[in-house]
Amino acid sequence: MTATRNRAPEGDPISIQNGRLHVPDMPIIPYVEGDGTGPDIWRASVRVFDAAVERAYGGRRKLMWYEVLAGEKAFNLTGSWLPDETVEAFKHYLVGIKGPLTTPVGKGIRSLNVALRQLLDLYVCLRPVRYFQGVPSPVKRPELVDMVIFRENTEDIYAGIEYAAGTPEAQCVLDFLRTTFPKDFEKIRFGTGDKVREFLAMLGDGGDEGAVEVGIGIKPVSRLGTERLVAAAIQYAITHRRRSVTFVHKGNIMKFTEGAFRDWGYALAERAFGEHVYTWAQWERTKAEKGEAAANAEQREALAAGAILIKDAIADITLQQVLTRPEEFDVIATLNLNGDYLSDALAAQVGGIGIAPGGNINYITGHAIFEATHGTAPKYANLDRVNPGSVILSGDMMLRYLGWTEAADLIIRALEKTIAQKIVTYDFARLMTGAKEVKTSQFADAMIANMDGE
Ligand SMILES: NC(=O)C1=CN([C@@H]2O[C@H](COP(=O)(O)OP(=O)(O)OC[C@H]3O[C@@H](n4cnc5c(N)ncnc54)[C@H](OP(=O)(O)O)[C@@H]3O)[C@@H](O)[C@H]2O)C=CC1
Ligand SMILES: O=C(O)CCC(=O)C(=O)O
Ligand SMILES: [Mg+2]
Repeated sequence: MTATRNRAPEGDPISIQNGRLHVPDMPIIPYVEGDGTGPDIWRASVRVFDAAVERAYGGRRKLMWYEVLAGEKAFNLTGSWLPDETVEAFKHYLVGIKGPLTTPVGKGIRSLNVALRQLLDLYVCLRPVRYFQGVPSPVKRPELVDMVIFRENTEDIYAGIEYAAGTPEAQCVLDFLRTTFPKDFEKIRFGTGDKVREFLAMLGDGGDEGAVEVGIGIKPVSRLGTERLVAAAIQYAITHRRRSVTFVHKGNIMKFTEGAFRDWGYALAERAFGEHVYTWAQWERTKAEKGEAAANAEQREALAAGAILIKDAIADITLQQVLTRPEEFDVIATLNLNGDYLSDALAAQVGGIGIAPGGNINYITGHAIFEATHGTAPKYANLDRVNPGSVILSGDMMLRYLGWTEAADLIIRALEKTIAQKIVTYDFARLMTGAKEVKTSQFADAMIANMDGE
């Protein structure tokens, strides 16, 4: 199979100098349509982006779209799931946008989404979660949900270091652990011994009690990975005048990965952000030295002077408290898996995954790929049915990242207006009374019509 490569359109690459993005008036933006519902959503969203830019800048600025291939379309055309040209384009043009890509469960290729994040070292997965008036929600006060998730995007179990049960690789790791750390290993009896015999007898099946069937996954969490993620979250909180940053972790159980994330986070906050922040770690130290009243007074004073509260919460209770007291959560900094779970759970509170945008960003190199939080929703593929809101809002994030705020504002106002008119796709319509259910493409039409007269 020969590689099919689209030609880059006219236009100029975005560049970065001294940490500042330089965005030409006609930036070349690589995009991937995505699998499943991706093409339907992309066709609708790109019209919204172009309409907003046209109306905001009257032709002076234009996004020059450059299709690059990934996923099923890439495999069918080139024989590669993620052609080198695609990765090179995202590297060269700095900022891009993509639709969702399929990842098979338990077998097959590893996630192309995760691969792109790792290949470009996009260490922040930024997922803002806010409520738009009129969107149906399962909670009583969805307007209280205004959180911004900073999910570490390159490490944790998403590093992809795992070995299937029964393979020589898994056996090698098990043998290494058994011989190097015999005490730790003895605590857990993997697939052998009396417990297994009892279990097999209960089932009445003739399983092989001698076989060791243990899949192995490794969870790396580094200080660098933690610090750059936490720095981005705190910097965002300072720039956007947010109240707090909460480190969400499961550090009581995973002490040296998730616990270290918390501790490195607090240390970095105090070391790098000084007077801008007040941390619960500071509060604990003052309490130990001078008592609780003094610690409370110190915290009150720091917050009154404008410091951002840096606190932490264990992941399981967080999933309850974001529902029961959402006003206590603002910016959230967390590890990769926690952030993945939290993103979808929080999206539910403000209308669901159809309106959940995101961006994968390296704030140092400037590289960024914007994408929805949801996946390919394959049962709706090619039906022109799903909500394009998540990709449209990812485009809003991209435009703001480029500094094209006038166009981004137009998108937000058009979205608000369209929802207020109760013109919505199936996902919202099924939960609303008096809604006019429209197709993906018609939702884009309505948004564009709502930009007129702005
Ligand atoms: N970044 C990426 O590219 C991601 C890729 N994936 C991949 O996507 C595939 C499918 O994953 P799956 O777990 O089913 O999750 P999906 O997010 O694809 O879909 C789950 C459900 O969410 C709802 N949904 C999703 N997108 C929309 C939308 N645009 N508008 C309205 N509702 C929507 C639908 O709910 P309902 O049935 O209620 O209508 C759908 O059935 C997997 O291969 C997975 O790996 C998953 C997440 C992210
Ligand atoms: O890569 C995938 O298939 C899933 C990724 C995902 O769920 C996410 O990034 O939120
Ligand atoms: Mg996810």
